[in-house]
Amino acid sequence: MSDPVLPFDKLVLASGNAGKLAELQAMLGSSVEVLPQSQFIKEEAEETGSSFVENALIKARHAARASGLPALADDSGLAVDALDGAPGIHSARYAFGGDAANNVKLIDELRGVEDGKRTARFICVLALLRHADDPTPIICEGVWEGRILLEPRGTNGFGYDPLFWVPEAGKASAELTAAEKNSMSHRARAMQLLRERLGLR
Ligand SMILES: O=P(O)(O)OP(=O)(O)OP(=O)(O)OC[C@H]1O[C@@H](n2cnc3c(O)ncnc32)[C@H](O)[C@@H]1O
Ligand SMILES: [Mg+2]
Repeated sequence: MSDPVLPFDKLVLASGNAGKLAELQAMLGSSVEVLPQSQFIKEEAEETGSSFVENALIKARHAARASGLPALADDSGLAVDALDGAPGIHSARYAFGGDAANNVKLIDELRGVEDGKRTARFICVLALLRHADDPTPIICEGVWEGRILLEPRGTNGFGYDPLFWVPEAGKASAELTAAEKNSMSHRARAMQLLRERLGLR
C-alpha cells in the first residue's frame, strides 16, 4: 500500500538523544522527511514540566518555534513500582551522570527487593505540533511492562535497556535487536497510535 498523504512532508524531531532519534526515525520510515533539531537549535529546551505530556509539549514547541516546521517530541522514562514511580520524568537525570551512572543507581536503590516486587514500566509520550502555536497538539502515549534485573544484560539500545526485563520476549531490552524493540516498545506503541491518528498505516 502506498503511504497516505500527511498534512506536511517534513518534520523536526525534537530530541537530543541519539538512541531515541534512531528508533523514531526507523519507525517513521520514509513517510515524511525527518530533520534533526540540531539543525535549528543551539540550546535544548528546559524540561520544567511535572508530567511527560508537559515536557513533550515544551520540547516540541521549542523545536517548532526554532525551525518554523512541524515538530515531534518524545518524553519518556522508567517508572519503578518499588520506588513509587521513580525515576519517572527524571529518568534522564536520575544520577546526574548519564546512562551508566543511572543504571548503577537503579541497581543500588533496588538492592534487596525481591523478584516479584521489581515490576516497572517504560512510558513514552509523543507530542506532535503542526506549528509552534498549534492549539490542538496530537498526544500519544505508549507503555511497556517489565521488571528490573539485578544486573545489566545485553548491549543494544540505550538508557535503562540493560536493566529492563521484557517478559514477552524472555530477554532484557538491551538483548533485543533494534527491529524487535521497535515492534514492542513503549515508543513503538505510542508511534502506532500516532500513525493511526495521522491516517498512516
Ligand atoms: O529530551 P530528549 O532530548 O529527547 O532526550 P533525553 O534523553 O533527555 O530524553 P527524556 O528527557 O525523555 O528522558 C528519557 C530518559 O528515559 C530513559 N529511556 C526512555 N526511553 C528509553 C528506552 O527506550 N530505553 C531505555 N531507556 C529509556 C533514558 O534514560 C532517557 O534518557
Ligand atoms: Mg530530556
